[in-house]
Amino acid sequence: MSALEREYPANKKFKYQLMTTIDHEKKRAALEAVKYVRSGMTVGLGTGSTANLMIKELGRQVANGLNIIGVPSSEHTRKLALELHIPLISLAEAARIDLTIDGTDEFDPYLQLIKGGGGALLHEKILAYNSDLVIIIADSQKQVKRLGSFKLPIETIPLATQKIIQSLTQMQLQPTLRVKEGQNFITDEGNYILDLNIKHITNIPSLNNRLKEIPGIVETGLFLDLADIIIVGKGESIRTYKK
Ligand SMILES: O=C[C@H](O)[C@H](O)[C@H](O)COP(=O)(O)O
Repeated sequence: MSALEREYPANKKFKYQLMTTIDHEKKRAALEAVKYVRSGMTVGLGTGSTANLMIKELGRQVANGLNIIGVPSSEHTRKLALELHIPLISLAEAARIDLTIDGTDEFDPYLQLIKGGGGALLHEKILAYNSDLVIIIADSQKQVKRLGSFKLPIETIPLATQKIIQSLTQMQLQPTLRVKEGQNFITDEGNYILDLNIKHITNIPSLNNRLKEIPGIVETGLFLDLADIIIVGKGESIRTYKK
């Protein structure tokens, strides 16, 4: 639930208007990002509702002759891109990735991100790290002064997850095992997701390093030096932030 939804829980009309505004903002950002795509490019395809809008626009352009190869960041994205007849190769097959376009759960003024709300953070991070250019698309609700209102997702190996929960509880990070439809959420790599409360953390890079030192944590949703450009839909306009 967003801060605005918490603030106006009873006002359904307001919530509806907020949703349509947010959806439009996502679409504006997605269409703007697609302008960076050129024929001949290998394009990393992010995951999530904002990335879906970008993939749909790419599908439309591919049908009109755009010649690209997509590299999907999740099974969900792979299926959507296939439906739209976007030619695909896997992460393993991609020799180089010209550009990746992906969504985010939060971003701060330093272009640092929290990602993984949809559980795709591991493949998304590998894609972003290996891309010449990373463009993040977002609605205005994702912009924060300081990361941490959104719980930080981390991907963990099932075997180690209980031990990891003990360590993270000692670190006061209140880990919650992500559950979907009554079952543990399983990532595309067969792992679990823990969501951490990092609201009180001031040194985010140091937290990231500490988390990566714990055996069994495969990856964190902190994308600290990976975004080159962030395109945000803001009402009727668009803001672009560059590194
Ligand atoms: O694992 C999911 C991804 O990191 C998404 O890009 C992120 O959760 C943003 O998703 P949405 O565009 O649906 O808000």
